[in-house]
Amino acid sequence: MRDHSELTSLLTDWLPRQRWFAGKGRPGAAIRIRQDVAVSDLLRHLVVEVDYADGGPADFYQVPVVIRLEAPYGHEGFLIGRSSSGLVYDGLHDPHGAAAVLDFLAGGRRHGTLAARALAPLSAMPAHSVGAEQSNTSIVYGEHYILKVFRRLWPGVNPDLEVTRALAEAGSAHVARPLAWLDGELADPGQPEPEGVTTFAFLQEFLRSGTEGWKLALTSVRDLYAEGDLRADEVGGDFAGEAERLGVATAEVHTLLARCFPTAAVDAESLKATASHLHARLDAALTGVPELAPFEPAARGAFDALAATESAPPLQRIHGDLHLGQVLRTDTGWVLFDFEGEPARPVPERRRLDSPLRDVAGMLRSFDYAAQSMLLERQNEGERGLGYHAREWAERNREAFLAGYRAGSRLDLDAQAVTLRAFELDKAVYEVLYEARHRPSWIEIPLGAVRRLTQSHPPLPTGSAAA
Ligand SMILES: Nc1ncnc2c1ncn2[C@@H]1O[C@H](COP(=O)(O)OP(=O)(O)O)[C@@H](O)[C@H]1O
Ligand SMILES: O=P(O)(O)O[C@H]1O[C@H](CO)[C@@H](O[C@H]2O[C@H](CO)[C@@H](O)[C@H](O)[C@H]2O)[C@H](O)[C@H]1O
Repeated sequence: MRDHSELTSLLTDWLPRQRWFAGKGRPGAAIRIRQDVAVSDLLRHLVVEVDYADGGPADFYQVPVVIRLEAPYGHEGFLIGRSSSGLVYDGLHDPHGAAAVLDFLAGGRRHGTLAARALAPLSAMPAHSVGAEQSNTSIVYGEHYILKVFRRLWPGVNPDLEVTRALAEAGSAHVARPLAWLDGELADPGQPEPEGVTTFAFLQEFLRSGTEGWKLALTSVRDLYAEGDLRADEVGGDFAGEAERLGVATAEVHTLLARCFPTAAVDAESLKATASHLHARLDAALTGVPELAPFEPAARGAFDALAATESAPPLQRIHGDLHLGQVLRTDTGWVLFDFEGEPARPVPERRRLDSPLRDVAGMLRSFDYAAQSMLLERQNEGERGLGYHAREWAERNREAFLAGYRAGSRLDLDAQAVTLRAFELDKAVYEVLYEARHRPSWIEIPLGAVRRLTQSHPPLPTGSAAA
C-alpha cells in the first residue's frame, strides 16, 4: 500500500516505546508491515515484523490503526504519528476502532487473512480500555465483555484461548466464559505455518463483581502496616481466608486441566530436563543482570537438588504465570485468567506439559511481592521498621495458600519442598530479569528473594504445620 513507507517510519519510532515491545535491549530493530487488512472503513489491522541486527529471531506484533483527519478530544496519548493521509492512532484505543473489532467478532466473518469466531451472540457496547498496558491490550465493552488483544504474536493457538475454552467446556467455575476470538495467518514466507492458525484476540465475559487479587492483597497489607501493634491475624483486613480459598481454587483448576489435557509421569530423565531448563534460564538472567552472580553457585545447587529429587507430581498443562494480578475475587469465588504463561517465552514452550508446582511457586512469590512492594512505597516515604510485618504477612498468606492447595489437591507438599524451592528460585530469577527490563525500581524485591532462597538450607517449610 502506498502509505506503508510512512507508516513504517512512524512505527519504527512508536513500537519500541510500548510496554509490550519485547525487543528492548536488542540492537537495530527494523520494522516491516507484513499484513494490512481493512476491518472496517476506519480500522486497518496491521501485522508488523521486527528484525534485529543481532541476527536472532524476528518478532511479530499486531497494530490495529485508525487514521483521522482531525484530532478527536482525548486522543493525544494514542497518537502514533502524523502521515500525509492524516493522524495515525492506535486503533484499539479509538472508541470507533474498538467498536469495529467487536462488530467484526459478532459477525463471525472473514476479512482477508483475519477470521472471527463467535461462540455466542454478541451485541454492540461502548468500549473503553482497561488499566495499564502490560503484555497485551484489553478492552472492556459495556459491562459485559472483555477483549484481550495479544500484542506480540506467536504462530499457533494462544494457550489462553486453548486452556480457558477447555476449562469452561469442562464446567470449571474458576474461569470467565469464552465468547469469541479472532484468528488468522501469521504470514512468514520463509517458514511453513506450524499450527495453521494464529490467535490474535480473545473475548470473554467481563466479571463486573471481580476485584483483582493483587488489589485485595495490597489493601490487606496496608491495613497491617497501619496497625503497627497488631499481628497479621488480628487486623480486620486479614487475607489468609482468601489466600486459602485461592489455594483450593488453584488445585481445582489443576485437577481439571489434568483431565482435559494429557499428563506425563515424572522420571529421572524429565527431572534432569527440567533442571537443565532452570539452569539455562539462570544463564540468560546472569547475562542480563550481573547482580545475580553472587547467588549463582547456591542457585545451581538448588536446581541440581531438583534433578535428584525422588517425588514430583505428574507433568500437565498449567497456568504458567500465576500471580495475584491474574486472579479475580468475584461474588462466587476466585476466578483465574490469563492462561498465557510467561509472556517472554515462545508459545510452543508455554504449551508444554509442566509441573503444577510452578504455579504454586508463582503465587508464593506474589505474596512476597505484595508485602515488599508496599514496603518500598512506605520506605520511600521515610517509614522504616515495617520489614517484620512484611515477612509476617507474606508468611501467613503463603502458608494459608499452601494449606488450601494441599486440601484441594491432596498432594503431600512437605515431600515437594526441594522442587518447590527450585521453582520459587527460578521464578525469582525470571522476575529479576523482568524488573530489570520493565520496572527497575522494583528489582530489589525479587533480588531479595533470590538472596533468601539461596541462603535457606534446608529447604523452606512448605506446610501449614511449619508456619
Ligand atoms: N473476565 C474478566 N472480567 C473482569 N476483568 C478482567 C477479566 N479478565 C481480565 N480482567 C482485568 O483486565 C486486566 C488485564 O488482563 P490481563 O489478561 O492480565 O492482561 P495482560 O496479559 O496484559 O496482563 C487485568 O488486570 C484484570 O483485572
Ligand atoms: O501479568 P503479565 O502476564 O503481564 O505478567 C508479567 O507482569 C507481571 C506484573 O508486572 C509480573 O508479575 C510480577 O509482579 C507482580 C506484581 O505486579 C507480582 O504479583 C508477581 O509475583 C511478579 O512475578 C509477571 O512476572 C510478568 O510475567
